[in-house]
Amino acid sequence: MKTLNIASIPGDGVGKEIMPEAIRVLEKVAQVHGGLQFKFEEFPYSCDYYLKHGAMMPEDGMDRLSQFDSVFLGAVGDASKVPDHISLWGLLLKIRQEFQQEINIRPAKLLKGINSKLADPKDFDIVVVRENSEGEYSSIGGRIFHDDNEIAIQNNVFSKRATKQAMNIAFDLASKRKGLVTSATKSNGIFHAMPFWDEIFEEISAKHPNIKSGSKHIDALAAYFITHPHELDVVVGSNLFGDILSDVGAAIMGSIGVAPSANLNLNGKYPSMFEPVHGSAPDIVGKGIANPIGQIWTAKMLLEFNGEANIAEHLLKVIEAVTADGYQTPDLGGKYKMTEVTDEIINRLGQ
Ligand SMILES: NC(=O)c1ccc[n+]([C@@H]2O[C@H](COP(=O)([O-])OP(=O)(O)OC[C@H]3O[C@@H](n4cnc5c(N)ncnc54)[C@H](O)[C@@H]3O)[C@@H](O)[C@H]2O)c1
Ligand SMILES: O=C(O)C[C@@H](O)C(=O)O
Ligand SMILES: [K+]
Ligand SMILES: [Mn+2]
Repeated sequence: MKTLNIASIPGDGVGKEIMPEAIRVLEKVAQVHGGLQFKFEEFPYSCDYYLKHGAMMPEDGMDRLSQFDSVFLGAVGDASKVPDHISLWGLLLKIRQEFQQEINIRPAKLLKGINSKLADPKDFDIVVVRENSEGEYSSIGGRIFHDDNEIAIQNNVFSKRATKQAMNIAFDLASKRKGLVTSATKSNGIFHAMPFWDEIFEEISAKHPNIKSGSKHIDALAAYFITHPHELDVVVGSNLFGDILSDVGAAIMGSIGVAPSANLNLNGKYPSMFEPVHGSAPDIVGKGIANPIGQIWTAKMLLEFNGEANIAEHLLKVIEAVTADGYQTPDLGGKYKMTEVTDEIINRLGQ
């Protein structure tokens, strides 16, 4: 029997609602598999934890999480309790950076039966490879002076190593898919970092003559996600550009409530972390209508990266059969509750 030890962090808002749903699904997956079991330990790290303890996690929090095969996270953030930059840097971004989860993989494709927000979405299937450890997400900088004289300085950090790594992963992925990599740039406006990014992209492109590649400025590329998503394959972007593009990708998937993501540690020193693209959705908390599919599709990615590709594919097929038959939450225009969608997935896993 193979055991996967998973640290679950439901976090805030709808994270607390969808996490139990995904765990119910994973328990069923294990039962169907026969040779797999999960041991979950839940960690209460969240904005409520912050209000009690003055920090998003305890001093030994990272040490404890490091003992697990993977971290499974819901969503972090509740601006009514803790400012967003404090909650994100104290938990989500802390884990991404300290566990060296330098790559974030964010698929965007349309599941059967779901209406895209596009009138004619065709059959798009995109993977955003987001550099996940540096770029615009840097704590280097500061603020000086007061009142109208106040100045904020925020430094971007782009290393050749991490940039190359994200691009190499994008090319590897494209070689197993449609063979196209598109780079998100903004070298017309961002004077230092983006020409640097483009030079590295050209260098890596030259090493992959069998893969088609091209660059688009982030503004035009965001529009291209809307107008020509079926012409994209793998898209590689910096931390901020990848963040924005993955929300556009989620919108054309029908709702951010379905979009999954994997924060990957590549050197094996720390666990990877799996969490949906969306946040804590404060506007729908407590209504029982959060879409559980983002968290459940994320569970599919957790299985895949823990060596269980077959059952992972099976789970995605079951999710898609359920959406195809119209079991959808209100964000997708459906009338079903969160638990009803999950129940349907669990029923069909058992068949
Ligand atoms: N990775 C993360 O944990 C993460 C991601 C994004 C935002 N956040 C945080 O979440 C909080 C809210 O951020 P936001 O409003 O910008 O983004 P959000 O993703 O929480 O919500 C955006 C919109 O999408 C809807 N939505 C999100 N998840 C849904 C689901 N599962 N089912 C149905 N609808 C869903 C919400 O109702 C809302 O209308 C903030 O504190 C922010 O910092 C965290
Ligand atoms: O990375 C972020 O900025 C947090 C959230 O928006 C996300 O996409 O995970
Ligand atoms: K999330
Ligand atoms: Mn985001």
